[in-house]
Amino acid sequence: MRLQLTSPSDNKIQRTIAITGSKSETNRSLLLQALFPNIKIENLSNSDDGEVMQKGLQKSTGVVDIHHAGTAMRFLTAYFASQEGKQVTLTGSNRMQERPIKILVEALQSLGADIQYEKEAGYPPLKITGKKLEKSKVSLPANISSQYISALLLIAPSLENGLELELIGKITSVPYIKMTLALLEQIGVPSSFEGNIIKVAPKATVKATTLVVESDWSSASYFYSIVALCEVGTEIQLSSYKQNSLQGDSVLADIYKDFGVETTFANNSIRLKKIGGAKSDHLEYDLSNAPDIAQTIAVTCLGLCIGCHLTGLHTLPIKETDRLAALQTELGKFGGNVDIDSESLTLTEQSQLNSNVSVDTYNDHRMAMAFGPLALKIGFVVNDAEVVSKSYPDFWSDLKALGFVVEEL
Ligand SMILES: O=C(O)C1=C[C@@H](OP(=O)(O)O)[C@@H](O)[C@H](O)C1
Ligand SMILES: C=C(OP(=O)(O)O)C(=O)O
Repeated sequence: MRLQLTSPSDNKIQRTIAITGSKSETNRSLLLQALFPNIKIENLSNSDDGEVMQKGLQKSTGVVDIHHAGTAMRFLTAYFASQEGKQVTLTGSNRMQERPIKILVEALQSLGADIQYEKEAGYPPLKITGKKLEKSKVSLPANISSQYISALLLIAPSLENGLELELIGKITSVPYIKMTLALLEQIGVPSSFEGNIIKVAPKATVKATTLVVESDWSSASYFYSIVALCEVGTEIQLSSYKQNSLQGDSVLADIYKDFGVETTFANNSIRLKKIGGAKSDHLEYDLSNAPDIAQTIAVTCLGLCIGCHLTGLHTLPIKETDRLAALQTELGKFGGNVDIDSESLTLTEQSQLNSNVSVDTYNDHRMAMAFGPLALKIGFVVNDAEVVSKSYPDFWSDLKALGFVVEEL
């Protein structure tokens, strides 16, 4: 699906949008519910990633295909490896078969798991024969993806002796690890995270608990970008959000102050209001704790014709696409002058945006959604716009509700 995007006729938007549940909280909660069926979940994400996780958890044999969902791939690897009597081949999209999983597989194998590579060593698809995992201590590198760590922590309470992890190297995407531990705490599983050691206690049963999934903060980022690109006075209200979020991307409320966007928390919602301009024409952020908002911030800066230097982006090359390379190409089409290295991106301040651009999305929902707000500044075409369903299926209809003109070509 190719979409032509054009700015709303009124550049001073006033509107409320309900964003679906966080895919990260959803996929953790679903796994915990599979281990402890007395858990209930509210405000589940309606995303593809949530759906493939739900379907995957219902299977005991055969092929489980999780498409593009990194969390489902990593969390289900740990889940099936620890489930006696289940045997599956866990696979995903072509891109998923290029996303590394060796660190997690080796950690599980050292706990006693039976996992074999069906194609290339270190990558999905995996043939997993579930077993009772007898060991309870493992060391693993923590600088590639926090999802490997969360996957182990999620099954930890179901292991006979719980789990002790030793994390090697600089720990990346830390808030996602803390989210996992916070959800364990909500169902009454004690844990500790001190230095590079995480311990989780075993639990045969947990108390009946309802996990209420907060709406997705990464999805909220696109509305922060919209407000930043609109006139002073623009206001968008988003539900359902809370001030004490488990999601690290809630750092948006601080970061977008620099773009003149004020956040107010009230009645289970956030209100974003444009109150001024950007504080500088060159902004710098370390996003090692919030990698998923890098694309949003880069496009906001492009739209405002200001520069930025984003660091801590070492995980971007192994996400849905190589996001550093994809950003360089697509920002470049609008005239953005972008330098990248293995962990950072620098966009130079510019004077105007090129027209007649078609944005390619590389099977990456965030490439489509991050560029969406730019229509406020210049019309353009988005290719393969349906990719948004990975985390936020209603994205384009919500943009329409704000007055954006979204036409299928
Ligand atoms: O645990 C999670 O829910 C996630 C962790 C992050 O991945 P990395 O730890 O690989 O950076 C993030 O990018 C992803 O969208 C979701
Ligand atoms: C990196 C992402 O997802 P995942 O790793 O779960 O596929 C994302 O949603 O930006």
